[in-house]
Amino acid sequence: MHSKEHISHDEYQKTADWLMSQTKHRPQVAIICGSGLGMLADTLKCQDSFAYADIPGFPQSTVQGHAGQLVFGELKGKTCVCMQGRFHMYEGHSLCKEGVYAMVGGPNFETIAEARLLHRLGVDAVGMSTAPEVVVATHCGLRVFGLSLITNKVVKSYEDTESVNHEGVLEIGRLRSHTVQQLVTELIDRMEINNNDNINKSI
Ligand SMILES: O=P(O)(O)O[C@H]1O[C@H](CO)[C@@H](O)[C@H]1O
Ligand SMILES: Nc1nc2[nH]cnc2c(=O)[nH]1
Repeated sequence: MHSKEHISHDEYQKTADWLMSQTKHRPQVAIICGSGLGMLADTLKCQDSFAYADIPGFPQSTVQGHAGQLVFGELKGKTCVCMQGRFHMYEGHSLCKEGVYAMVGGPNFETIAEARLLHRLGVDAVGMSTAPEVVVATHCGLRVFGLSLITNKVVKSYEDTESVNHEGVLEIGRLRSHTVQQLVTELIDRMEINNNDNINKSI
């Protein structure tokens, strides 16, 4: 099992070859489901699911609420693969060294001082992921659409009685699951695979 060490191209290839030998699906769309959004995989038809633990050379999910499964299937006539669970720097995974991004490392939420600093820097939303994934995907030449569900208000005042916790984040994911499923379903329906001009026009 790989989680933190450098993974060679050959090792990636072995993992890909194994997966391709286990499913007939050949995905045109890949979706990374963060906390509370694993239910997006439920929208796929004709599913083939693989626990990360059973996939040779695949890292393991350690974040609570991440199922740790790769789910292949069809959505609106397009072949998709959903990652139910992703990987973070705070789990010990390294970051692609190229690119410019802004994120917090986690797993703790911002302190009030950090939240104020981020606000003053012009940050509108904070997360612990997404930026590294986009950096790597862009490095690989993939076109990326990032979608974040805003689950909570960042606490910026010592007088504020609200606080943020992971359970609350997951709960908002559950409450918004139908809307997010509809949004992504519509998005994929409108997506013109292999026609980048049309993607820009129709979304
Ligand atoms: O990256 P995802 O899984 O969306 O989860 C995010 O939400 C959690 C905070 O509740 C953190 O684990 C952060 O990384
Ligand atoms: N850093 C950070 N990540 C989150 N993920 C969900 N909510 C938050 C938040 O308030 N801060």
